[in-house]
Amino acid sequence: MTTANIRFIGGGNMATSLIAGLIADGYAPHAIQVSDPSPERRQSLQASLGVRALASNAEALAEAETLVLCIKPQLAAAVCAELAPLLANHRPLIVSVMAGVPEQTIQRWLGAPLPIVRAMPNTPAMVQTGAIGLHASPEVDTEGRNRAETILRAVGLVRWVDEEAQIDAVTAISGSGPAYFFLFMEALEQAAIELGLDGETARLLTIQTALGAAKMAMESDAPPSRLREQVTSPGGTTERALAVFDEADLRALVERAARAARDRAVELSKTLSEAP
Ligand SMILES: NC(=O)C1=CN([C@@H]2O[C@H](COP(=O)(O)OP(=O)(O)OC[C@H]3O[C@@H](n4cnc5c(N)ncnc54)[C@H](O)[C@@H]3O)[C@@H](O)[C@H]2O)C=CC1
Ligand SMILES: O=C(O)[C@@H]1CCC=N1
Repeated sequence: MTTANIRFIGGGNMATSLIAGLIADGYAPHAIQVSDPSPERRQSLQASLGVRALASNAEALAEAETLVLCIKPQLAAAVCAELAPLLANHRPLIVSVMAGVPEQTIQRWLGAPLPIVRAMPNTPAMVQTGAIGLHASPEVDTEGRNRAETILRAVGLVRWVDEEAQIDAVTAISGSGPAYFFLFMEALEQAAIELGLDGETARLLTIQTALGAAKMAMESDAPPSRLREQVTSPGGTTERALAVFDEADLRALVERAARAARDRAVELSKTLSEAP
């Protein structure tokens, strides 16, 4: 099995995170190519990551063993239509990271039931701490599953899901999830400044606390609820803060937010699968 010869279509935020993570894992920059119509993006990818950046998607596809689709869902039909004629005699494994684009829709646009792995990574892939959900179309064989898993494992934790629809839940939890935690960090940092700490102290204490909590949750046998209880002294400070979160029904709010993200993925899937 080889993970050699990976080509990315679209070189934006997600492709940059994946490529940076692969390179940090020891993958040779010269073995990776990426196509993007933006000269600025190409320049940036070449300068920061040392990968070959191409203007032509067809050129990127030409010798691809694994082709990673990293374009916006709304552009996918046009890009797939451009690639379709080139796929008649060449069948790479397609890995799509696009939110809300079903496997069958991609196959329809590509004009053939090609093997598709849907991957839902997140931007912490950049620092090899990604959380990635995977689902394979029936056309993907064991070698294809292993190859996709090997590539994504290089940038984080991988979980396969049984049903394609579960990728929409993964999108809402870990795909979009870094934004939720960043928002919480922004809010805590701002609160720290309001309480009189200087900006740098506020920033560093906030980030280190998030990192420490995540590391403890990952390494401990105890669930987060138990770890929370260990911080919460009866009659103490944490209890007062948590009461404020409870008053605002934080748990219900988080569930509503996750549902809204999941519903948007479903909405995108419906719109795109009905599009010509
Ligand atoms: N940003 C994130 O955290 C995550 C994004 N995704 C998915 O990744 C995909 C890309 O998202 P981002 O990287 O955030 O978007 P982005 O806008 O940063 O990147 C898209 C790139 O595609 C390029 N592009 C535009 N037209 C093109 C064409 N015809 N051919 C080739 N490339 C073209 C753009 O120049 C841009 O650099 C989306 O489908 C999104 O759902 C999935 C998981 C997480
Ligand atoms: O916001 C989005 O649509 C993409 C998918 C998951 C994270 N970013």
